[in-house]
Amino acid sequence: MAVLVSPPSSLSSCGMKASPLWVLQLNTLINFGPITTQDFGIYILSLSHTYTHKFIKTCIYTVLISCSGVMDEYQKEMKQLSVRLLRLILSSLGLAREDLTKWVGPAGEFTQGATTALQLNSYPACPDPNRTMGLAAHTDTSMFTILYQSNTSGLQIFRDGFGWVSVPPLAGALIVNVGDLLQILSNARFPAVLHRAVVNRTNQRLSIAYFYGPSTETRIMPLSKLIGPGDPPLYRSLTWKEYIGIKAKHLYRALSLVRLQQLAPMNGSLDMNDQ
Ligand SMILES: O=C(O)CCC(=O)C(=O)O
Ligand SMILES: [Fe+2]
Repeated sequence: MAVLVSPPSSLSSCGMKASPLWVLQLNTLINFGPITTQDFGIYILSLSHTYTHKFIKTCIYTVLISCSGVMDEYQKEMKQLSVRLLRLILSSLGLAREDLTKWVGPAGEFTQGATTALQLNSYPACPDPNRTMGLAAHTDTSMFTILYQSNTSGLQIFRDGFGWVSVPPLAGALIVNVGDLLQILSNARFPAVLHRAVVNRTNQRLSIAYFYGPSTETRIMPLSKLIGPGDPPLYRSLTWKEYIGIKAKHLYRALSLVRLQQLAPMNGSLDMNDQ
């Protein structure tokens, strides 16, 4: 499990450095305990240091920290929640109990070799938010992402006919973003949500994204239950690893590159992927 502290591309026009506060926050979140070899995990913390809006310098810090503590607890909870969500989503798509095994694991536990990542985002306050962007518009590659946001708003999703709509933090609530993989499996019935994060004028904002995906060798394609004479598959079959590679290389175009049929634009994400 990798923990990534992502560099918000944000600080740009503010001429500020990434706040060391985040590292402090991380310390308190993670609850550093005595490090034992059996508990070791490698966590990559990357912080973006931006000095002017023309010059971005990113520093990658690699630190070893104990896996014990709050972060471990959080990941365990997210795993359990992911399995429950997956069951509900796939059942709603008509998958029978036995067909769930590939995705949820034989005993309903977490899929063997699932690819998961926890990403910690920090968006420092910016006195001139219109001149910068916290996180550029994108869809997540994952099956879905479970997102926690601190009590400062910043997340926006794109809705056809409305444009960018804010998703304000709600105490005690988590947000589930549909990712590219679920769009493929559901044959576009669950479209990946196009989203971005904007920065706040006065408050730093934190968010924690938990990305769920199956094991890298898993073959992904629209679920056969959803395919019929009037419902041709919209995406070709490929491994999850292949798709991750395509996304890394082609970003917004990835979904359209694995698409078999031309889709009428349904939402912002499809428009975006057509770019
Ligand atoms: O900070 C947010 O609200 C969004 C984070 C996000 O979209 C991501 O980490 O992929
Ligand atoms: Fe995202």
